[in-house]
Amino acid sequence: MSVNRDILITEVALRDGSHAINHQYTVEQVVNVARALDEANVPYIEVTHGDGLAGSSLQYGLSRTDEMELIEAAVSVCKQAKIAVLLLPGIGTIKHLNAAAKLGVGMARIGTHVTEADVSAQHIARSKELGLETIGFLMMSHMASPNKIVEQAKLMESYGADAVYIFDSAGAMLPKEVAERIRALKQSVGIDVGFHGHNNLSLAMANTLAAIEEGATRIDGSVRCLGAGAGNTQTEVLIAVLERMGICTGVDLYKMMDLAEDIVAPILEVPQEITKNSLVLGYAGVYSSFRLHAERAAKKFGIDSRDILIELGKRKVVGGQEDMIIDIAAEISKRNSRGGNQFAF
Ligand SMILES: C[C@H](O)CC(=O)C(=O)O
Ligand SMILES: [Mn+2]
Repeated sequence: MSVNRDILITEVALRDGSHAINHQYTVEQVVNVARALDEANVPYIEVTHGDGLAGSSLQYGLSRTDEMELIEAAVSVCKQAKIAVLLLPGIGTIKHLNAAAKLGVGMARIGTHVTEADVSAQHIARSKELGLETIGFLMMSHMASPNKIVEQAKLMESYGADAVYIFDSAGAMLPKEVAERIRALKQSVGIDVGFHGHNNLSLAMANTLAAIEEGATRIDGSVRCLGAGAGNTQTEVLIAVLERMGICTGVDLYKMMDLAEDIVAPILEVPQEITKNSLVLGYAGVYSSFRLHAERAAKKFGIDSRDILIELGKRKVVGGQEDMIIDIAAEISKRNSRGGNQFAF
């Protein structure tokens, strides 16, 4: 049955949410969430380690369950939804993409830092060869101008991507900044444009609406805000808001609400909210998945996690540089013990 959708929603709780629960998803949890999302008619469900295929490592956090098992389980319970996998070239490889395709995924999302799209050429091309719907996305998009983003998106388009997204990975962007970037993309590329937000400054919904107003037609959300930092644009809320605006997603609002309340909320040890650390992520422009790493480092060194995050922001540390968190924590601890200046908030 074909469904009319003005906006294509990708649900990311089973991937971005992995950061929020230390990559501890079980097969049972993934099956329950994926089945309910499929029944609610969500078209795309992303499943992998938070840092994408092969992310399970000491650097990024070890997964409790092999992600291939999680992907296979999700594929097995979905009747209409496509399972999407995320791949960051350098972490995941073509070999992992091939393996995921064998399991029956329908979409690959290939992401790079916002200025490094050129590393995605082979992965995007291979994904297309495998017959997968292929998305290119640019992470930490607040760090680049609209012109730079256009240049990078055009590269992804030239490699064969079906759509390009900007990712506000730090939840640092303001609606005006999102609008400028999406507008520039819409004027310059011939493929779909999408947006992925984080709610660290409580702006995920406003930013998403700004993106849609400028012509974005693919939007990421996480049910119950189960994503890194303060989570993403809350999917069930977005469905309701878009319905009020007369914009059709084809997703069943009641089923999403029930899923959020009955299946996803119990997965969370504490409800997702804007804590002081997630607020600082957005304020300082730090990658959302750094929150738990910084909290652990602060505890280990007996320092304030906000000082670590502010310093990470000042040094413009990006995804893949998680080891800097410990280095900075050690520096702050040494400085504090010498009675030196604290990093100012
Ligand atoms: C690997 C990252 O967690 C991708 C993402 O969701 C983001 O940059 O935001
Ligand atoms: Mn994210």
